[in-house]
Amino acid sequence: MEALDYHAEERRKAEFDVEEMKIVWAGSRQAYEISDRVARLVASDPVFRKDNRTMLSRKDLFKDTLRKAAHAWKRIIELRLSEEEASKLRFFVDQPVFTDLHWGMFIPAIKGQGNEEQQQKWLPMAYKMQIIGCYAQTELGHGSNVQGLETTATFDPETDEFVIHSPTLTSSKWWPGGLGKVSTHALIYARLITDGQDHGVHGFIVQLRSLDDHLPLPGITVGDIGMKFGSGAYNSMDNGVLRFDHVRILRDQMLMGVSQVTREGKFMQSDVPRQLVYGTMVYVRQKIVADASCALSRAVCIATRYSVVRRQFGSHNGGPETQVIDYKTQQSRLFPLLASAYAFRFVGEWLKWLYTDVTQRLQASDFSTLPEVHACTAGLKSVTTSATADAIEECRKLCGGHGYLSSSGLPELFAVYVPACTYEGDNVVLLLQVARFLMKTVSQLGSGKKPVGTIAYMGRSEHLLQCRCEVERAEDWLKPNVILEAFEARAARMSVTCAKNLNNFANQEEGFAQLATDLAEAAVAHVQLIIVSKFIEKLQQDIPGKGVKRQLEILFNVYALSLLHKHLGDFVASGCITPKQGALANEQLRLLYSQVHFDNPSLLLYMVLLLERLLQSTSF
Ligand SMILES: CCCCC/C=C\C/C=C\C/C=C\CCC(=O)SCCNC(=O)CCNC(=O)[C@H](O)C(C)(C)COP(=O)(O)OP(=O)(O)OC[C@H]1O[C@@H](n2cnc3c(N)ncnc32)[C@H](O)[C@@H]1OP(=O)(O)O
Ligand SMILES: Cc1cc2nc3c(=O)[nH]c(=O)nc-3n(C[C@H](O)[C@H](O)[C@H](O)COP(=O)(O)OP(=O)(O)OC[C@H]3O[C@@H](n4cnc5c(N)ncnc54)[C@H](O)[C@@H]3O)c2cc1C
Repeated sequence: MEALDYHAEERRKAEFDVEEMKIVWAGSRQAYEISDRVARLVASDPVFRKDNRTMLSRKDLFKDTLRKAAHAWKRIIELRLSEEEASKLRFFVDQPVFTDLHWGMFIPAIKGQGNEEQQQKWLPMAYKMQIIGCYAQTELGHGSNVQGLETTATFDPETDEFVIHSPTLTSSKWWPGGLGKVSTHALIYARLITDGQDHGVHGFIVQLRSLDDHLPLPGITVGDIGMKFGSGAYNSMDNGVLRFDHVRILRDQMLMGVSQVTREGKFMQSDVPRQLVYGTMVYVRQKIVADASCALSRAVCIATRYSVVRRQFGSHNGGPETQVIDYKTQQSRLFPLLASAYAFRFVGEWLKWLYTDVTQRLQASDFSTLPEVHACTAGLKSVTTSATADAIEECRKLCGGHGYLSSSGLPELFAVYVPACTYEGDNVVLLLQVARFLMKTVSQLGSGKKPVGTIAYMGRSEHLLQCRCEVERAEDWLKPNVILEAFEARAARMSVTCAKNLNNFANQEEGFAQLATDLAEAAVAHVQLIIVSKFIEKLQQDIPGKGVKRQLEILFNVYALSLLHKHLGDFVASGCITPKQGALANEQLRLLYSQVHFDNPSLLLYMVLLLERLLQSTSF
């Protein structure tokens, strides 16, 4: 019987409530219904086809992208889609395009850093797309180091204007999406200078092109930076270059929500942390985490379906060859990726809550959770995008030669996805930000300041630095509290060890430079603990649907134990677990995989069907 026919048979028996799992994946019934409705809308509209994307020239690809963006906008208006539905539709169009930055950064920056008047002036035009904006922060010479940006915004009290200028070649704005051809305006991050004094980097709204003929305005040199990685991929986006030759803008075009310049040219830093200027990046980083789970689930869906259907070797007396999903090596490479998709989904849900919470706190001038939000968004963006990029490549390999075909979907998915490890903050640079947060927390232990939130475990570091993992049998590793304590102990010990070693250096900066690699690894341990703990919290919630919670528990154990296996060196070297306990964790992992491989072949397909159906519930 063909595997697919088998599936038909097994589907009828499936205990597992797929519809409920789809709702778990979507986050709510309403979210699922919106996603499902919009996904069908896009899939049924021939204008949104994307099967030809990799065959088009750059120019035709860009025209095709503009056509899709215009059609998407037309459908949003015609169908009176809500902001959530419109965002979903743009997401399902699934092609990097200028609107990602207009809606994803330009508008959020004005909302987050503009004052009331500026929001009232600019947002209505932006919402109606009467102006199209981009986020122009990165320069040819500086991307990670925002404080190193060179573009200047010099206040002229004579005319009540700022003069925007690109003083050097390296000050050319470089990379902003939507800049090369489409944007009429840009949010420019530049050094604010008043009366000869440099006040650091602030945001300015600058018009780049005429709203009549779309030509660059006087003093503006702008264009596209050319082909990027892959054929289709990000080449649908007009990432651009921009230079200013003493371009004058009105004073009220400086975003004044965080700091102000008076008519007299006096710089006023309101009593908010200067880092609020970075707020848009924090916002996008939290969105990128949820996006990682989507990209990862798509790759794993392709690789699972291939693994279930592909047969290779193992034929006995003329019978069918073995399904490659039966091979332990295929399972040990594939199943952790499926589990990661769910792990990233749930931590992304929590991160969205954390971001919403800090936004409400900021409105009440409560900045207490800002450092943790920065550390969480930076760390989770770094860890989930690195893991997802690696996973998409692994899924390509899991599909043998066919994975390298464009028609598999994997090459394009990889080429579009991998810049997520760089944009919105290079992943290593962001890990070092997390490390800075960890070292600051460790330095305050014993000061009476109790660590809270995702770093609360550091308050139990005395216990965590000496506890012994209570594992004597493989099945002991199925206890969430045992897993949680092992991950807490590893993270605490790695951070405390770094903090102690920093003391061996003349100063913190030198120590940080010398120990950067250890610090980045300690940051990864902390972030992976957050992901594990949020998965556990998800399992503690009421999860309806027959068999759904059971499947999620299996996925949690696969996720946590495969991570422990991958980082066994950390766990053993820091003394959290013994080599024997590490071996028991591996044994339990094999048992979890082998749950798919009961003697009864129909149960094998049943469990594979579950995985496939889990994936189907991740079709968006
Ligand atoms: C399809 C849907 C996908 C979802 C995405 C949706 C839309 C977008 C679509 C796609 C994205 C496409 C393109 C992306 C666009 C971009 O790439 S925009 C540019 C992104 N650039 C960056 O991310 C730059 C990274 N660099 C930085 O953020 C900063 O330079 C730095 C590394 C943080 C250092 O800053 P600096 O001012 O030097 O600070 P320092 O390290 O000295 O730290 C001082 C203290 O400030 C704290 N801090 C730093 N940043 C923040 C922050 N963001 N929030 C709060 N606090 C912050 C830091 O922790 C220090 O605190 P201490 O208490 O003093 O330790
Ligand atoms: C597809 C794409 C779209 C983009 N869209 C936009 C956009 O719309 N708007 C915008 O403003 N920008 C955009 N960017 C730019 C992006 O934000 C930057 O490229 C990113 O912030 C990284 O900065 P960088 O290029 O300067 O890399 P660098 O910081 O130069 O990184 C290069 C290497 O140096 C290492 N490194 C740097 N600093 C340190 C340090 N202190 N310690 C240890 N290692 C370090 C990094 O880890 C990395 O390995 C985009 C980039 C891409 C690829």
